[in-house]
Amino acid sequence: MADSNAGIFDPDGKYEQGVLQVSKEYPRPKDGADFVYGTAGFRMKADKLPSVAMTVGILAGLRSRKLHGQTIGVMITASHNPAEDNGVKIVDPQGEMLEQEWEKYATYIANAKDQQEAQNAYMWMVKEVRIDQKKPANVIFARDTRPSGEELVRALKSGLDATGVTSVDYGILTTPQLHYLVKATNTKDTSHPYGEVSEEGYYNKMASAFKTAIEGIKPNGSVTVDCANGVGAPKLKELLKHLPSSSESGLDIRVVNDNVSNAEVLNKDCGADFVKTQQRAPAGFDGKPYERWASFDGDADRIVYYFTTEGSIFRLLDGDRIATLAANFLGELVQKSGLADKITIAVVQTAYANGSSTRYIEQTLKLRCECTSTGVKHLHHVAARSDIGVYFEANGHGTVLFSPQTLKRIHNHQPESPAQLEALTTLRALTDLINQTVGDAISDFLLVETILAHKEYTVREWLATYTDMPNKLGKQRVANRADFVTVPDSAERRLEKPAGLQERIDEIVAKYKDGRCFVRASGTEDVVRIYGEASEVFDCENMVREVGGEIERRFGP
Ligand SMILES: CC(=O)N[C@H]1[C@@H](OP(=O)(O)O)O[C@H](CO)[C@@H](O)[C@@H]1O
Ligand SMILES: [Mg+2]
Repeated sequence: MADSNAGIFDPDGKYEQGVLQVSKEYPRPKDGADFVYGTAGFRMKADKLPSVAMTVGILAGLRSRKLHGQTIGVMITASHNPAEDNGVKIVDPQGEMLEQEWEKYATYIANAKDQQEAQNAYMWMVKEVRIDQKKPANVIFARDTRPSGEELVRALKSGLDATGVTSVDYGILTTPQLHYLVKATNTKDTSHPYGEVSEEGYYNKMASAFKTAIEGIKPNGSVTVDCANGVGAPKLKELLKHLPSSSESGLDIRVVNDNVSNAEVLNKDCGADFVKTQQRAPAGFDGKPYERWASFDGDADRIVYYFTTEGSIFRLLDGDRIATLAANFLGELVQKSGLADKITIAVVQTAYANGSSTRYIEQTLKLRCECTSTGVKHLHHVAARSDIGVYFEANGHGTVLFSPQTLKRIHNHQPESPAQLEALTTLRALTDLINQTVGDAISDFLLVETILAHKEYTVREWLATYTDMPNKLGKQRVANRADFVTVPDSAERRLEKPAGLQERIDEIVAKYKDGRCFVRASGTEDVVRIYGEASEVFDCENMVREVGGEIERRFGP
């Protein structure tokens, strides 16, 4: 058994030597703070990242060896962050995020002070994780449009080469495209290949599923997509070449904020994060009342929709709206296909979901709704437990998961009438249209367009499904955000520490009609976030301000 010498075999100490060499070439910045592999991998100013990218190469190779040569992905992106930032994150074999246990290994090796420490860290990991170094290692990688990506790719590649990892550079891609390729690569020779292993294969799969999904249906007019001047722009345009023309399909898709040659404009006053957090239309918005617009973020894994009314009032259709729309439509398809007694649907949200959306899911759609901690990996994990799990963060990151058994049921089901066949055909197409590895702006976009077309909804009808509770997301700097600890299993809705603070928040909230408010430490910014809802806008503002004031007074910096 290979395992008998797991953790020790390294042909002539070649890889250990390689680690020593390459760590000399990419020394860790002397002044730098500690690197932490967080929710979004490593993310910071790009000039701090080359040594980190190199260690990620080493780690991704180890992860692949540990998994007997299954292909691991590495994506270089800082998503919606400013252009001068960048980041590196690792994708596991089925297109999921890196297993949590390994985040600490990634952190460990990235923080090695010098070449000797890096080599020691490498050797320690090989032993600790019991890695058989005779096993092959395969990694594929890609980057977004940030200029700093090129240098980070070189650093990453050095780490891979130094430890004998076979790799493929896919150039510039959206984050979800890389996730797709990882899964497609690892399922290539199985009975359920995820798709062709190429960027072209991604477009082919999406386009053919979309055509089937809207067969015989007339989509509704035009839609404009703000691509945040990021990678989503060229990739969406590429996809459009694979779709029927607007005169054939009736759907006119216009791409704006597509300037990827000037790095400075990336995410600048545009994109999904800007639109969601500022609650206003992006730079370049010229929509007439009730025209449908959508915004991607900088690496095209998030999407939100919006429009303005006659009085130029901005109306947002965020992740909660996409989740409810998708859950509703999938529920109808399951019902019409004759599968209602075999397949159940659940929706997974975080505490930031608008309370009205939760009530709509439970009371109107009569579906199970679960609440998890913030961060897509938590939502993904819970959604994977359902037959069909719809998950979205309010910020527009999400997707739909079909369990393997559900996929089998959908594909094997024998329809008993033409109507059942029609619904089943659409349902089957959606299982291909939806990128099940991770939230994907392009795939979610086509999903929403499909549903709006089927339901003959304009943005007006979509918005009218329920009325959002007035809400406010605030933040407050504090001396030490680690002091803010949430109650286990409360999905971060209640605080355990600092002692007494939750009781004080409860007192404040009790003063406002239908008030809800919670506080938690951000995982990505040095702040605590304060989210509130109440039945009146004025109350909501006051409540969040009062809670924020209390925190500033007692725990401020
Ligand atoms: C309220 C909010 O939007 N939080 C965001 C934000 O996390 P925080 O831990 O709240 O900073 O960044 C995460 C990563 O992008 C995203 O998953 C999450 O939804
Ligand atoms: Mg993103």
